[in-house]
Amino acid sequence: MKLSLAHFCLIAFLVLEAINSATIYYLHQSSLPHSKQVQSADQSGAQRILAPAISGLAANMRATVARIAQSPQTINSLKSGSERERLAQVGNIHTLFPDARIQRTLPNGKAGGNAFTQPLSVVYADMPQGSGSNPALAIAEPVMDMENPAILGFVVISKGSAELRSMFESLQLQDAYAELQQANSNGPYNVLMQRGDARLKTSAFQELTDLQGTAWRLVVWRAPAKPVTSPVQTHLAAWALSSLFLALGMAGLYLALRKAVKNDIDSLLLFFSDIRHSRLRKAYTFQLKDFEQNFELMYRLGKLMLGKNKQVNESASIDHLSQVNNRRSFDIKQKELFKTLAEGWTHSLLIIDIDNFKQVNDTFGHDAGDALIVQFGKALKEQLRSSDFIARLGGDEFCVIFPNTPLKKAEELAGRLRQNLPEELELTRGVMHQLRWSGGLSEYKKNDETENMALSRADSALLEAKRAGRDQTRMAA
Ligand SMILES: Nc1nc2c(ncn2[C@@H]2O[C@H](COP(=O)(O)OP(=O)(O)OP(=O)(O)O)[C@@H](O)[C@H]2O)c(=O)[nH]1
Repeated sequence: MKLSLAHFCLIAFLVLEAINSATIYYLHQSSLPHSKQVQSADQSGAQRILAPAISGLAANMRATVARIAQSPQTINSLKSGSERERLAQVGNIHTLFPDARIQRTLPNGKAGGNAFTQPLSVVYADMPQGSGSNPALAIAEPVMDMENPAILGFVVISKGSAELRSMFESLQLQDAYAELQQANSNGPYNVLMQRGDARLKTSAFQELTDLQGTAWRLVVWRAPAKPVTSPVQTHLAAWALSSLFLALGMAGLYLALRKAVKNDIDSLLLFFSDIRHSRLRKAYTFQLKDFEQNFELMYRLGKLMLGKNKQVNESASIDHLSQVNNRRSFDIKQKELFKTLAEGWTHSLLIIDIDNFKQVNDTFGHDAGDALIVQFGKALKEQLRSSDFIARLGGDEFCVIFPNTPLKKAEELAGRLRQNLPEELELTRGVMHQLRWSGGLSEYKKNDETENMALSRADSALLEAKRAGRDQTRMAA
């Protein structure tokens, strides 16, 4: 599958976004169980700590009060009504409970005075009621006459409020309101103690716990669990923000990459275009290091290739002896110029033949003839403009094309050439040759059928020059 840069960046963004979303979801989830744990620990605190403590206290008190109520001394002291026995029993109880305050009561009567002001009281009395502001945990046990079954009176132990209050105050309550209540036979529950924010009573969830062995119960109102909105909002905001940064970052990366890649691809295309046109610039700009490093090798190869190419082209177009253009490149040049005639351009040509060349060969040898060709080519290049096209057509015959030059002007140039070419050339060391040449001039015509017709006319003019005694230039008619 082929991917564009935009597709690649989009896929990378989606993958990163998925990782980002999963991470934030994980963080969100891991924050939820913690708050639940705290909540359940709070809910069980009242029952776990206070209920067993008060129930255990009541059980101990009940065992003690039963022991006192069933002792023969207690029964006898109530049955006889003797002051002596009652005082003896008071002494016994004082031994057991040094802090006890003993109060005389009628067998079925009310206790006189306040029996519950001390931390521990033992009274012969009815079941006492605690007061709202100063409650006491009271346990009563009847004193029975076993011989003549009847209730002789009651033994009551009450625990003062200070110890209960400190137990109640030690309750761990968070976001809750608690009441210690006492059952009331003729109405609603009395509130003995209370803690926390009473406003929760109207809106909160209520937990009831009966305290075993007592007429009390513990009621806790708890605020409903807070909806977990703030973590969700925080995490949503974090997700949106991180996604936005991710998208912006990826868009920036895409634009920067696209700019760099486009620049480097343009440079590569420019390089290949230059190679096609057989030229190279000094430098090509690259932004990506990867491109630049690999391009260095390509650039060196391109330079080498163009150098070789130039050599091959030159060797294919240059005459190996005279070092001017050969016949093949002359034909190409002619064709090229011939096409431009239709556009109104004018070109002329001069055909040159060295006079009596054969004699040189015959007199001084073929190498001397070659040397004359070499020297003559060199002299032509020195005397003509670089825009003039010089070629050797074969043997001792050369041709000069004057581009953008009408015949009249070419005649003037040919005359100047005749004047400026050296009088003599050195064939071999010490052997000088008097240079003479004949020339034929003509102009390319746009109504010529082929590009060679101008050459043919120049050839005829050359022949005329030869016939007229050589060492002169003739113009085609
Ligand atoms: N040394 C040498 N001779 C060549 C070369 N090519 C052709 N020739 C000889 O050049 C001579 C050409 O002579 P022509 O141009 O026909 O005769 P010419 O002596 O110059 O007489 P005119 O042209 O009438 O003045 C021939 O003898 C060819 O063999 C070459 O590459 N090197």
